[in-house]
Parts: sequence; C-alpha cells; structure tokens
Amino acid sequence: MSSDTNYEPIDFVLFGTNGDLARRKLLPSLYQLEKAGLLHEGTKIIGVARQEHTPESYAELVKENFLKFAGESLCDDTWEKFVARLDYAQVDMRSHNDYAKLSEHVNADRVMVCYFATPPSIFGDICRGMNAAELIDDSVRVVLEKPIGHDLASSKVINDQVAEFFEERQIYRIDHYLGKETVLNLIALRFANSIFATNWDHNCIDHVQITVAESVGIEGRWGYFDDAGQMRDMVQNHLLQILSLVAMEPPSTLAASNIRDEKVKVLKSLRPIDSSNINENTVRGQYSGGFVAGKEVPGYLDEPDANLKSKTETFVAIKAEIDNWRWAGVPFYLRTGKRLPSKVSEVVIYFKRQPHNLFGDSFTSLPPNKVVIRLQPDEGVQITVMNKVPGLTSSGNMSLQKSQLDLSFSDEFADMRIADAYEKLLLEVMLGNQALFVRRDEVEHAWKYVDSILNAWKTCSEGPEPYQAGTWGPVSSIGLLARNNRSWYEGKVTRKKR
Ligand SMILES: NC(=O)C1=CN([C@@H]2O[C@H](COP(=O)(O)OP(=O)(O)OC[C@H]3O[C@@H](n4cnc5c(N)ncnc54)[C@H](OP(=O)(O)O)[C@@H]3O)[C@@H](O)[C@H]2O)C=CC1
Ligand SMILES: O=C1O[C@H](COP(=O)(O)O)[C@@H](O)[C@H](O)[C@H]1O
Repeated sequence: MSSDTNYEPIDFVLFGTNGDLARRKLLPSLYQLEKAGLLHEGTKIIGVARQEHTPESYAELVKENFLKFAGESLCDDTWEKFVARLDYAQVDMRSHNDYAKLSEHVNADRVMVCYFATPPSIFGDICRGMNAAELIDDSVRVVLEKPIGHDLASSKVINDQVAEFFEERQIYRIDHYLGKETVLNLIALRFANSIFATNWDHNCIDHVQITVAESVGIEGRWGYFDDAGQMRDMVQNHLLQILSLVAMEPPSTLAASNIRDEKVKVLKSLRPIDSSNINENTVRGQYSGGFVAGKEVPGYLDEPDANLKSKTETFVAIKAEIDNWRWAGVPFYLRTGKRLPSKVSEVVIYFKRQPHNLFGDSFTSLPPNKVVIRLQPDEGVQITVMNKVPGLTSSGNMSLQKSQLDLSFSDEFADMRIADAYEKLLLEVMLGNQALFVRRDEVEHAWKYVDSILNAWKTCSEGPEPYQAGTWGPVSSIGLLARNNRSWYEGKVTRKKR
C-alpha cells in the first residue's frame, strides 16, 4: 500500500449523489482514485439522494454517468473493486427523521467523510438531520462546496449553521482550483527556487496579471448563474485564491494553518474598492452573440430561460492593490469571463524594466522579463529573456532578441497522468489534511472585498458593458491597463516539437 492510502478506512457519504457535480466530477474522481490504488481497501462510498435505488440500480447509474462524463472506458478490474464499495441511502435531506436510514449504512467506529454536493441552502438541514440520527462525533469530516453564500452576511449564516455541529478542524471548504497541479506548483516555484524567492516583491516586479478565461457560456445553469454572476462564481473564490498564493509571505511550513495564515493576511491587505474608486479599478461586461472557435453562440440574454432585463456580469476585470510592504505599488490585474476566445488560465509576472539600456538601437527601452505560469491548458512555465543574436557584429553593436525558456509539463512529465483537481482534493480529505481547503476567515475576507465592489456597482447607473462572444471582453478592460501604459498578456504558447 502506498503511503497515500495510509489512512483509516472511511465511510464516504455523498449527499446529492444524483446532482450535476457528483455525476460529472466526484464519482469519476473516486473511480480514478480506485484505479490509482489510492482508496483504502476498507473504504465505502454511500450515495445519498431522494430517488429510490437498490445498490444495483445505483451502481448502474454511476456506471452510466461515468461513461457519459469521464471521457474514457471502464477498466473491468477497477470497476469490479469500485462497485463493491458502492452503497445507497434514500434520504430526503430536508426531513430530519429520514436520517435514521443513513445510520444503517455507516459504521459508527469508522471515520465518516460527508460531502455536501447540494445547494448550500440545505447544508443546515443536513447537519441537523445527522445530529438527530446521532451520526455526528469528533471523527466526522464535512466537505462544503463553493460558493458559500451570496455575500458576507449569508456566508456567515451558512458557516454558523455548520459550526453549530462541527469544529473548524472538521470542515473542508472546497475551491477546486486549489487541487489543480499547476496552482499547487505556484508554491513550489516560489519557494523552491531562489531566483524567484529573492525577486518576488515591489523592488523587482512591475505588476501581475491573473487571467481565468472560459470559452463556455453558462452551460444551462441560468438560474444559478444569473443570481451569482462572474464575480461570485469565479472572483470571490478561484481568482482570489490564486492571488493569495502568488502574493503570500513564505509560510514557515506547509502545514495547513501556516499556509492559511499567510493567505488570509493577503486577503486582509486588499485595498477596498468602493463607490469612490470603482470606475478606475473595475470593468464588468456581459456577452452578446458571437463566434467562439468558429461556432456561432447566443448572447447571454438569448440563453435558455434568460430574463431579458438581467444586468448580471459575465466578465470582470479588476485592478487590485495589496497594501503591504512586499506589494506596495504593484497592481494585480485580475480578469475572468465566459465566452472569451479560449479557455486559458495563467498568471503573468511582469518584472521591472532595466533602468538603463546599453543596447541602444535594438530596442529604445528593453522589454521587461516575464514569467508566464500557465495553469491550464498546456500547463507549464515560460520565461521571456533577452538574448544576443549570434553573429560577427561588433560587440558595441550587438543585436538582441526576445527568447523563451519553456518548461512544458506535458513534455517534462510525459509519462505521468495529471490528476483532476477533485481527485487530489478528495484524497486530501481522506488523509485529513486541510492545507488545500479554505478556512472560514479566508472566505469572509474574500466576501468583504467582493461585497464592496458589488455594492459600488449597484450605485452606478450603467450596467455591464456588452462584449461580443469570442472577444476578450469589453474595450474598457484594455483601458484598465492602458492608462498605466500596460497591456494584457495575450501571448500564445508555441511549443517546439522535440
Ligand atoms: N455543478 C458544478 O459544476 C459545480 C457545482 N458547485 C456547487 O456544488 C453544489 C452541488 O451542485 P450541483 O450538483 O450542480 O447541484 P444540483 O442542483 O444538481 O443539486 C445536487 C443535489 O442536491 C439535492 N437537492 C437540491 N435541492 C434540494 C432540496 N431543496 N431539497 C433536498 N435536496 C435537494 C438534489 O438531490 P436529489 O437528487 O435527491 O433531488 C440534487 O441532486 C452546489 O453548492 C454548487 O454551487 C460548485 C462548483 C461546480
Ligand atoms: O467553479 C466553477 O468553475 C468552472 C471553471 O472551472 P475549470 O476547472 O473548468 O476552470 C466554471 O465554469 C463554473 O462556472 C464555476 O462554478
């Protein structure tokens, strides 16, 4: 057994097992953990939902969904082991008396991991139901999905409901970006390499760009998305988590409390954006019809079930400032949107220009070094450096050229499968390691920052600016950088064949 299965056997209870998230992501990820030999042999998986199922019909449903969503065929040996772990409990999650039925499927002597893959509005009911059935003790861990709440106040209500029954050390708040290999690699890059560790501050860095662009629209989730918008769906969680990892001070160890302490300090240092500075620091947009990857797509207001008057933003750009010693004067530009030209997530670090140009005519001023950390797809790291063009010209008249030092994960780790974020995070919950999960104070400071922007937007007479699907958002997002003589990185990774 590998050390990664060196944990107690677990009763993994999946509330909302018939929902979109469970079917598309969670059950296929558990299967992949099985395939990798990372599920403890004694671990059981108990799906919970309102539908009636026998263990056999539930297993059939899991299989059907796997084949539909996982993009690969089932391996017979793996499936045989996996199916033997599956069990099902029919529970109406709102009815507290119903939870006694769950007791029959779990073993009080084992660690229970309860994944709440349901809308947050029923987290409180699940806790109360479990309590009524005396299913709660010190060893239970609960996994909560994002977004926790709609704003700071509602997130407090949800967190309080859960905190009535569980200690913070038992609560695992998921932000699936924290399970992505390349997001984790930010920690390795920063703290395992002295060339970065010693240059990572306002003395050397001019600004940072974080882009999480999606080519998809709202994927039939109008009800959820129109209520949330891109700010709550993506900025409050994924983008602010990436920003925290890029900006945090070195934690003294990789222990959960040390990493989380450092991340929360960054979130607390974000300079508030409110009605006094909203226009110069934010841009919001909403897509109209257009073409993405050559295919015609409808505008946001033409999506099925759309409310034609919706002012919900599908694009956000923010100039964020971190008021601390390390980052004084270094803006972090954040940008995320639906129906942009391609799916790409990247962090780009722009270093300061050289103070003086020795190379005269080649460049009036030398271009800055850039580190592009490509989170997805084409995961890797690319560094732009200046090089001399070979040739017999006089040394006083050398020509320079920009070149790329290029580390592609797919080349470097060609034989390794990159695991889905949920696989990583599910394993971490089973191991009982909270480092890759979001602590309550992080959620609350992120909401505080985001609420202030959302409230300021409410006072603006204009709504989101339209942008055509398949473009990089409203023109004003270019202006957000251009007024400081900067522009968004729109480089393309062109890899040399090896
Ligand atoms: N889908 C996704 O890609 C993502 C989802 N999330 C979050 O994950 C969670 C689950 O999402 P998703 O799977 O899309 O949600 P769904 O709307 O598909 O709901 C999941 C399950 O919750 C149960 N449920 C819903 N409403 C009620 C209710 N009023 N009473 C009792 N049970 C109810 C249903 O169980 P039953 O089958 O018994 O009806 C349903 O199958 C949400 O918090 C969402 O925000 C986060 C990131 C991505
Ligand atoms: O949490 C969410 O993330 C997805 C994007 O995730 P990715 O792993 O595909 O980059 C987003 O589409 C969705 O709206 C949001 O809820």
